[in-house]
Amino acid sequence: MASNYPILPEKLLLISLKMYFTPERTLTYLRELLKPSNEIVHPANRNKLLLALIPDFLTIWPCAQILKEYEATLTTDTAQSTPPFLLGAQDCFWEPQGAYTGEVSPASIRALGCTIVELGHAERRSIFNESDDQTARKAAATCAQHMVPLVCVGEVTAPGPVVSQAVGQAVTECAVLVRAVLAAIPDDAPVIFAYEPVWAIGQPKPAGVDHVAAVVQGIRAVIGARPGTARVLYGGSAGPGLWGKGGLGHAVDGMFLGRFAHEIDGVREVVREVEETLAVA
Ligand SMILES: O=C(CO)COP(=O)(O)O
Repeated sequence: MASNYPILPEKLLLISLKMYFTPERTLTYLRELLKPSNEIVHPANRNKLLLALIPDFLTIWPCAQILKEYEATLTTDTAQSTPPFLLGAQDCFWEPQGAYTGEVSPASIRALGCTIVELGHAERRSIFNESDDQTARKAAATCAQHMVPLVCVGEVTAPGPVVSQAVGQAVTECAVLVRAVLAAIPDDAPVIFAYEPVWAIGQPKPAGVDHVAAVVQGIRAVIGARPGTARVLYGGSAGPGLWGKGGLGHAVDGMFLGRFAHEIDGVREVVREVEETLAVA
């Protein structure tokens, strides 16, 4: 049923709000992202560059309503099977329903309008002890609902002075979860890996471009050829100034933004930088 999966464009810019915003701020933020006068989302570019918001669970439903209203204002293009703006969830359980108090069903997440489920984030691994096996099971459950798993991978320790060793160590650490997830999901299912070095999350600056480019190349080699689309993004203090000349644009399929997307101006700057390298509107 590969045709039921969303089509992933060349470039993706994803924003996770983690647990930073109040519900009111999340809804105001999404409205601002979509406002045509803010020039952030260009629906015509969706087959080249897609944006997605990953709010907390509580605001998925009202965000989906806002997106529905927004899509109704656009001229319909039946040839496009991908919406102009995607919605994601920050986690899910590996079963679709049952006696699992406090967990969130991937089937419900899908029913509310999400197409992406973020899994295995460093914070879930370090604070909630989430394992590779659990993340892989959640990825399979996500694909079973025809959504795209967004799997976070990244080495824990900051690189030492020997560059080649640091890259090899990072790829080795990332490969464990990459392989576990690929073994758990159908070959034709689209998947996104966010390379997020743990030591670069929540910092003033992202990881160095050369390090990211080399590790992402290693991750792509681990993924290898598969029928389903696989995109590899960078996350970890990513923001304006990281994509353009001499930046990550040549090395990754997009970015996973956290704090540096909290202000609309920051998102606009990042979108502009990506658009310049794509030569789109
Ligand atoms: O963890 C991240 C995205 O999932 C990155 O967060 P920051 O950009 O705030 O470091």
